[in-house]
Amino acid sequence: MTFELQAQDPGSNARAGKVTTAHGVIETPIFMPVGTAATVKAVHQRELKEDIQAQIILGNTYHLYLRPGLDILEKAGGLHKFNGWDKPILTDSGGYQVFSLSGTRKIIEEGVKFKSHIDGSTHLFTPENVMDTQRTIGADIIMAFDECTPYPCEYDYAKNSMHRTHRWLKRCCERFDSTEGKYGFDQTLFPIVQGSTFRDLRTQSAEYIASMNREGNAIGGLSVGEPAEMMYEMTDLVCSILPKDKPRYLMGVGTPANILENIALGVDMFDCVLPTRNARNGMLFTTQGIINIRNQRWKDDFSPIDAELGGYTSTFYSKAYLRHLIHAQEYLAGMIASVHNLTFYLWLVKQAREQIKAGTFAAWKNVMVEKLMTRL
Ligand SMILES: CNc1nc2cc3c(=O)[nH]c(N)nc3c(CCO)c2[nH]1
Repeated sequence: MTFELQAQDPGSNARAGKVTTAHGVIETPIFMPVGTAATVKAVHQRELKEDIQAQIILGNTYHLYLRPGLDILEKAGGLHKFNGWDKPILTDSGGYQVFSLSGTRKIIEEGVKFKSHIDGSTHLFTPENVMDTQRTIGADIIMAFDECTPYPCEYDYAKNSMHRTHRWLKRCCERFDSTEGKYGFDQTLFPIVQGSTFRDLRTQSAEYIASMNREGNAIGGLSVGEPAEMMYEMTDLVCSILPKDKPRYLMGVGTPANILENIALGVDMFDCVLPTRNARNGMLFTTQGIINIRNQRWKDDFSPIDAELGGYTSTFYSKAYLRHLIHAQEYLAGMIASVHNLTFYLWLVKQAREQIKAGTFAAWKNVMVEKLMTRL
């Protein structure tokens, strides 16, 4: 995997670049649709490629390990073959999902013991077996096994959790560097900065992660309920320490406004379930602001969902029609709303890339953030 810096914004720390992987190129800043269980929920691969113009999607170790399971994925020749997505894939390592999904789990030095949220069976994730699992899934970019430190938490907890994540990272690197890809293409491992919202811990973690000299770096432990200002302060601090010549991935972020603010701080890659999760309950992000399509006011508005966006779904269907589908609880409702929101997110980062290359990102960002927060 390589990263080429192409432009830096004169008025902020925003930068535009290009990540090259075995499955193709990713232009940054980029948004990565979340495809947890081998699918971006309710979206066809063709729509992802043609309408949304996604360049990379996420898969998840926790979910894929439990279902369909590694034997099926290996027999299929890896996740790219299994779901037919032939562009880049990134998989998260499962630590975060164990905490957000599995009712019972226990952290020990060895790893994390947990019960499957599907059938209650017990499992142990360790840095070593999570590397092997991600080798089998076959994602182009895989994440280190970490603990996403909960927020808020005591300083001592954050410190101990960070040091354990650093010890696990060392074990991830040893295992990953002593194994090969299973399907004939290279994979790369990103380490993850922790340290919660404590400046000295964030500095220590960013310095340690940077010292591992991997091909890209991630910022974890944020977008976990902390105030946006705190997220920005920690991201700004960590980005000032992480090397400029490596892509920076801020995990689990965020709203359109969060994404633009963090691009200005130097972040290159984002993922979030917001566009797909909120779509299913009728919250639409548009170039004019946020729409709750369930609202009465759209009942007889036959204008396109978002004429400015382009792409089949956002221009072919009307607001009134989508409102009807949502109220009727039709499957098509979630499909249309998900494709629309993802089209918007990819449109937004495309605009950001163009603004950065034109050297006008900083001013554009401030205007855009105001507009994006408008509730129509
Ligand atoms: C929605 N907010 C969020 N914060 C995160 C924080 C982390 C984190 O610290 N570590 C790992 N491995 N994954 C994370 C994820 C899943 C990203 O899809 C996060 N997602």
